[in-house]
Amino acid sequence: MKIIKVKNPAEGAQKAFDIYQDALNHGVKVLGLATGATPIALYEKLSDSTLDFSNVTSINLDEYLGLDGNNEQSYRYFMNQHLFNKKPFKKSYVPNGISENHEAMAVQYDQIISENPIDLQLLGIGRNGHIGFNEPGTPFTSTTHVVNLTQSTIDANARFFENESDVPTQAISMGIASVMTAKNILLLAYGADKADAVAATVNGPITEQVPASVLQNHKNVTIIIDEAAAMKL
Ligand SMILES: O=P(O)(O)OC[C@H]1O[C@](O)(CO)[C@@H](O)[C@@H]1O
Repeated sequence: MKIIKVKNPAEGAQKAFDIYQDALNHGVKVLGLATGATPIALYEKLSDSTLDFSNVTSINLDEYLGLDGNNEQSYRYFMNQHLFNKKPFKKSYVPNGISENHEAMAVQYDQIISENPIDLQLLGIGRNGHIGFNEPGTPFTSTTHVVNLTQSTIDANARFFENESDVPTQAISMGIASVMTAKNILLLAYGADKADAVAATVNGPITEQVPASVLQNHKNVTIIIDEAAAMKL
């Protein structure tokens, strides 16, 4: 794991931007993308840049079940707002939150991933060490699947909703094995509330109780963290 410590999220976004600029200069074809507050500053930089994503395919990590792409709280909407509306991709895949058959859609999504091998996977991390919506206890062998969100995740994400009862309790998420197929992984984490998860990810035992700890088994992981998120390393 390559760890890049930065002073603050703004510096982190610049370091991450440089990685994407380099990836595009080297002909990256498929980007795995993430949502949440952490990548917003990076997406702003990418959106305001001259970088061209029109030959790039994107595959997003996760989507809330029950929300269609026009719902302002859906991750499809989030991606459109923060990146795709300004930077069109050749094709952008986000799990379908309102499919007729979620299990069948999950199998289809894994097919998309196998047909479009991810060159660079962006990750945030949950306070409980989740990646995507893979909560503690998710098998490392998991592929794209329906997940039940923990109260910790519902509480953390409630800030984006009118009231907590509006927060979906289920999501569809690339599994941990799906994420690990990526050739390169870039994890961003900022703030003191991520310090425990970062320490467990980097130095802790590799355990399904901390989903992100699986990254210790991946040979090309870069972690960008600010001083607050790094304070327990
Ligand atoms: O960047 P945030 O908002 O702290 O979210 C952290 C993680 O939680 C999720 O939003 C899922 O709850 C992930 O997609 C994200 O990586």
